[in-house]
Amino acid sequence: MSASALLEVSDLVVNFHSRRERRAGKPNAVDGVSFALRPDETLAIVGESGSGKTTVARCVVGLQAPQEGVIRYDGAAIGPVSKRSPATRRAIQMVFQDPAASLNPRMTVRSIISETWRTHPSVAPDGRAWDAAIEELLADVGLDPGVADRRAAALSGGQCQRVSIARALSLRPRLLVCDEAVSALDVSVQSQILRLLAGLRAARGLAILFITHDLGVVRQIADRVAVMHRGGLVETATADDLFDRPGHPYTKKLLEAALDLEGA
Ligand SMILES: Nc1ncnc2c1ncn2[C@@H]1O[C@H](COP(=O)(O)OP(=O)(O)OP(=O)(O)O)[C@@H](O)[C@H]1O
Repeated sequence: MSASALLEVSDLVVNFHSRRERRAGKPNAVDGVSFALRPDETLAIVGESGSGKTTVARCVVGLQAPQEGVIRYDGAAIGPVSKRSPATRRAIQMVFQDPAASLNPRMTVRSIISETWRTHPSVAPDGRAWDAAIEELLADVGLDPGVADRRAAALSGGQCQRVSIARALSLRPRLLVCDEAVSALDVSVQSQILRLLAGLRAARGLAILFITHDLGVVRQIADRVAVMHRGGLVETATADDLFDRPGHPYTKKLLEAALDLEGA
C-alpha cells in the first residue's frame, strides 16, 4: 500500500459467467484492474459502454464481490458491504447515475437525509439540531431551505442530484464514488453539478472516484484518469498528460472519437 493512498485497488477480477462459460473463454467483466486514489484526489475511470467501469465502482462501494483482488481503504482490506464496519460503510458513499431513481419519490428531502442519520447515529447531529443541519447541507449543495419539505418527485433532475449529494455528505464521507453522476442531466446542469463537486471536494477534503464515458466530463473534473478497455486498464495518467499526450492507441481512438463528436 502506498503511504498516501486512501483507496487502493489491486488486481481486481470480476466475471459474471458460469464456470463452464469461463472455461469456454468468456471474458472477465473486470480483468486485473489496479489503481490507487489519494485522499484529496479526483480520479476518473473512463471507457466505452461495457468496459467494466460500473462493476469496478460497485466493487469499491461493496455492492459487488470480486472473484479475485483486494480493495484497501485507509490501509485495511475491505470486503462486500455486509462485512464492512459501519465507519467504512459511512466513509465510502456513492452517487448514482439516475438521480430521480436513487431517491424515494414519495419521501421528503428532510426524511431522505434524516434516514441516513438513523442508520448511522454516530454522525447524526445532536437532538434538535437536525433541522438546522439539513438546512446547512442543502445550502452546501446550492438548494434553498424550503426544498427540505418537498418530495423528491417534485424536484428537477439537477435538484435531485444535489439532494443525492447532500444525502451522501450527511454521512461525512471521505470517498465519493460517482457513477455517471451527470450523464442523465442537461449539459448546463452537468457543468453546475461538476463545479459543485469540485468545490465540495476542496472544502471538505474529499476523494472522488468518478466513473464516466464522457471525456468532456473528465476534462472538467479529473486530476488523473484511468482508461478502461474490455475489463482492463490500458492507461493511467494525469488529465493534462492524457489529453496532450495519450499513450495507448485505444486512448487516442477515444480522444479522436470525442473530437469528432464535438466537431459534428
Ligand atoms: N449483474 C451483471 N450480470 C451479468 N453481466 C453483467 C452484470 N453487470 C455487468 N455485466 C456485464 O459486465 C460487463 C461490464 O459492465 P459494466 O456495467 O461494468 O460496464 P460499463 O463500462 O460501466 O458500461 P456502461 O457504461 O454501459 O454501464 C458488460 O459486459 C456487462 O454486460
